[in-house]
Amino acid sequence: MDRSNFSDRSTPAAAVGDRTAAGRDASPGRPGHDPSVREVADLARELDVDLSVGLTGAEAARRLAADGPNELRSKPPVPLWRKVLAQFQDPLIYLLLVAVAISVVAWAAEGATGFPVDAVVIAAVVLLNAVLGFVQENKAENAVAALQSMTAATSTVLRDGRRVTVPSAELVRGDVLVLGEGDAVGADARLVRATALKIQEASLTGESEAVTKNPATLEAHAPLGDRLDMVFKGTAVAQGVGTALVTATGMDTEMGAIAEMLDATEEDPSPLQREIAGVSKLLGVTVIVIAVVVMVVTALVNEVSTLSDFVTVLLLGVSLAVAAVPEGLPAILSVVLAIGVQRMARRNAVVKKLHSVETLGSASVIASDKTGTLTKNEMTIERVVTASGEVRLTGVGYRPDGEVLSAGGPLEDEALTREVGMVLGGGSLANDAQLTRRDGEWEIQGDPTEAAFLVAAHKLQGTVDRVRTYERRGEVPFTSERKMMSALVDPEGDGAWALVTKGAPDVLLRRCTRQQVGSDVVPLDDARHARALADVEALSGQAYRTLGVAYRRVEEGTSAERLEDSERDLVYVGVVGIIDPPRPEVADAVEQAHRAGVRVMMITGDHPTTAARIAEDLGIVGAGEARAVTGVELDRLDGGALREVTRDVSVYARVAPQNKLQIVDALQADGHVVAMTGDGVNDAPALKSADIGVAMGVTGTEVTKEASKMILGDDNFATIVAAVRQGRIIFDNIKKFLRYLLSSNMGEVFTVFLGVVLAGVIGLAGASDDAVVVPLLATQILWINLVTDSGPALAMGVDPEIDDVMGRRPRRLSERIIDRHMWTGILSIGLVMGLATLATIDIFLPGGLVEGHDSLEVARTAGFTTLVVAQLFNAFNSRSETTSAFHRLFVNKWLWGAVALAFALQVAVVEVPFLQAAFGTASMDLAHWAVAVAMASSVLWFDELRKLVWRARHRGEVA
Ligand SMILES: Nc1ncnc2c1ncn2[C@@H]1O[C@H](COP(=O)(O)OP(=O)(O)OP(=O)(O)O)[C@@H](O)[C@H]1O
Repeated sequence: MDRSNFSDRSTPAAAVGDRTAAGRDASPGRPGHDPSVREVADLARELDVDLSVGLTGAEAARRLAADGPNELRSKPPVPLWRKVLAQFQDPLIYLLLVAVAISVVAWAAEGATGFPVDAVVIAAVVLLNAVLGFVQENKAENAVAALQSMTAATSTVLRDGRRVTVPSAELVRGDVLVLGEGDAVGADARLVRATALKIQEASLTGESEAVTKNPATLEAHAPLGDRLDMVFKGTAVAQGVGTALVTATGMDTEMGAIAEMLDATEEDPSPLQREIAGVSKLLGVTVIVIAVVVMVVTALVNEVSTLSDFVTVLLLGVSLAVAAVPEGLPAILSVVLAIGVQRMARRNAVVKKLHSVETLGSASVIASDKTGTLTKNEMTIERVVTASGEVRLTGVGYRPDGEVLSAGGPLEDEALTREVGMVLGGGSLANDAQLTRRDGEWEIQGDPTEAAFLVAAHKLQGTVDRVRTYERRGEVPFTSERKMMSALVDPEGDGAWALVTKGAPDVLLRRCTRQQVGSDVVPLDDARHARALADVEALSGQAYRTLGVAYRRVEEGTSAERLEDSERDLVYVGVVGIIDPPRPEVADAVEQAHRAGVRVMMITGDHPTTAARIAEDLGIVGAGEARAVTGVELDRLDGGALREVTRDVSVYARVAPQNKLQIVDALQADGHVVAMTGDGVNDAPALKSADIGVAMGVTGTEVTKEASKMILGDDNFATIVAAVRQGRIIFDNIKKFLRYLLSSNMGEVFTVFLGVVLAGVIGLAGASDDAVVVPLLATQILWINLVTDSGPALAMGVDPEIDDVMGRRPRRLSERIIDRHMWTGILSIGLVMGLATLATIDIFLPGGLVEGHDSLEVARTAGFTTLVVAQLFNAFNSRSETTSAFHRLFVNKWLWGAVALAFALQVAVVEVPFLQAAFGTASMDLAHWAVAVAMASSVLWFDELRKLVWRARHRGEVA
């Protein structure tokens, strides 16, 4: 290999013609560059790679830098300045700035005396608001990016002679891809080797059947679907293994050619986002209408005559609109979702899209695999039952120490010993697992069920040695549909070969016609058949996972092709009972789910009796109520009958992957929101179809991870339930800040509106020499918006659970987030806030209902303070619709921090001279502060009362 030669070229891309040639091989006129018609060796030479070693890490990095990441081009990132500018792109802000400009003009027209305080302060506040908004949006974006990197697809490649797993985005031309069942193909690549390799290409070609591939070079240019010596980015390995040489990455791939189409599919807003956008809009319009009314009424009541009066009214109205229109809601929503999602990720539940969180909280069914999710997947063979009797094996886990005991003590019976040896030996032959010892610890590679046979074989003397004399000549792999696997083996020095099969005993027995008894083979008559089935049932009834072993002799030299046809007329040897202990935390999680109105279903490939027994043990069904329906039974049902069945059966056994899809559809037709787990390639369609497809992070395939909405870092069922709970908590927190922001905004609206309408009653009218007397100044309103809104709202986003979220039924997806009850709360609290503020002003002003004797500035400052502090009290109200604010009052330090900060800022704006000048405030003495705080607290008492009444009315009801 001549590397120096390669490095002289301008870019690695030059290796296969020009940059686009490899990917655009279909283009007429360039058939010479189509890698499917070229010899692998040629391509390897051009791409300068040794197929048995792969690229070096350094070379791969160089090519990556030159060619760019292996990604389908998405839109270019938005530059920073645009993001900042976007914060100002709001008609209300334009309006405000226009109003400010007018006020500057007015100030100039009147001789430019003094300082245009309002103009400067408002501009500063708008700027600060924009900065806050920008920071929030950035935070949300970063969180999403972090999530994406967490769930990024990976590929296995040869680099420096070793297999390594790399993010698929880092694949480069010349990489040698190692493909296995369930892998997502990361780039377009020319096959080098393939064994029984089937690729699911539906995403690219629309062909739903998986295509069998082989590396034989095509003779002529062929359409995409017929290029059998190529694999393509975006497809998946349905079966088999292979290696392939990457010839195109990123936009040069066939997927890249249709990427313009993909580019167009932007993510739709979720129902929640849509609803919140709707609420924002509705409120926006309402507030603007009110602001206009306020302006008109103020102008009429006060008989506006001068330009400066006009400016005051204009600024008031526009500021009110800016402050009270909840335009920041979507950004806060994203931040809150993002924070929630990060928290879930830390607890092993990685949600791929922010808004899946909403769906999670609404899940009404969790349909879970059994093995590895509900159970530990630590398989140990404890029993072997054959024609001549039964043995027990001692020892736990993968350490191959233990004894084989028969009922009376040590195993002595010759026939039984022979049969047990054949079961364990046969199971070790039809086997792809490995048992190794490293640093004194025993480890397994491969399927734990298979490893259990290797471990058990060590426990029966002589078995392992005998197995070693066999050589593998072919195999029929295990699939969840077949539920069995076979190996074609050649015993040393024996004339004939054997096909050894292990699999689900009920399935296997259907293919057996004979039985091993000692060293004889006898016909498997009805009685023997029934007996064997009864043995299996007995083991299953004790929660054992069962696996049968059978074999048959075949001619020496039998072809490994079409071996499946030989899996008949088998000699049944016996069955093993494997314990797979339940995960200890699952029973609790099931109980929690039930309390939360979430049904738990077990969907397993295992035996019905085993499944039913474990479902009972875990509390998925009540004791003695277990009824398992099998995949075969499901296949016979039509849509209506299927729905009937899924309504009351929670245990499904011997299911094939397509049954999972049936079950999801039936449940969804019944209005359920379904979370479903899966690990194998064939589970992908069901995962996609479920509302929340859950992939296994440890044992799951790349394909299921891609098809899912959530990935479990620990494969644990309890993590799903924890995620549902988190989803509900996040949803509650969203309601909290909505309640908070909307009722606070309402408070501002009511204050200004009623203040203007009731100016005479309160004593505002005529309280100063100015023609126009408003309850709050424009700058004060903007200050409230700045100081009280974001901080507490964000702190509520991380609020711990206040209401018992798992004590209520799942929320229907069609339910509105802000229902009537919540609207009533928002409006009534807003009203109380407004009245308290105006009452405070009234108390201190001369000429109102309650006689006071302060200046307008002081009275207004007291009212302003009341409104701010009322909003801070309201922050605690908003944490629940029904639970007292005093419940778990101190658990959220962020909220207290935000409230304390806001209060400190309010003290500053009232007492610090230059802020007084800027915001038109005046110092208050302690009595004023006390009155303001006391008046403000009315929102707390009012809401406590409201909640009390609600609780009294709804006592004993399930939420
Ligand atoms: N490696 C294997 N070789 C032969 N038969 C197997 C093997 N693994 C499992 N089986 C048999 O096939 C059945 C179905 O297995 P499958 O992997 O589909 O489901 P499972 O692991 O039992 O449960 P789950 O679907 O909950 O993960 C098992 O009950 C077992 O009898």
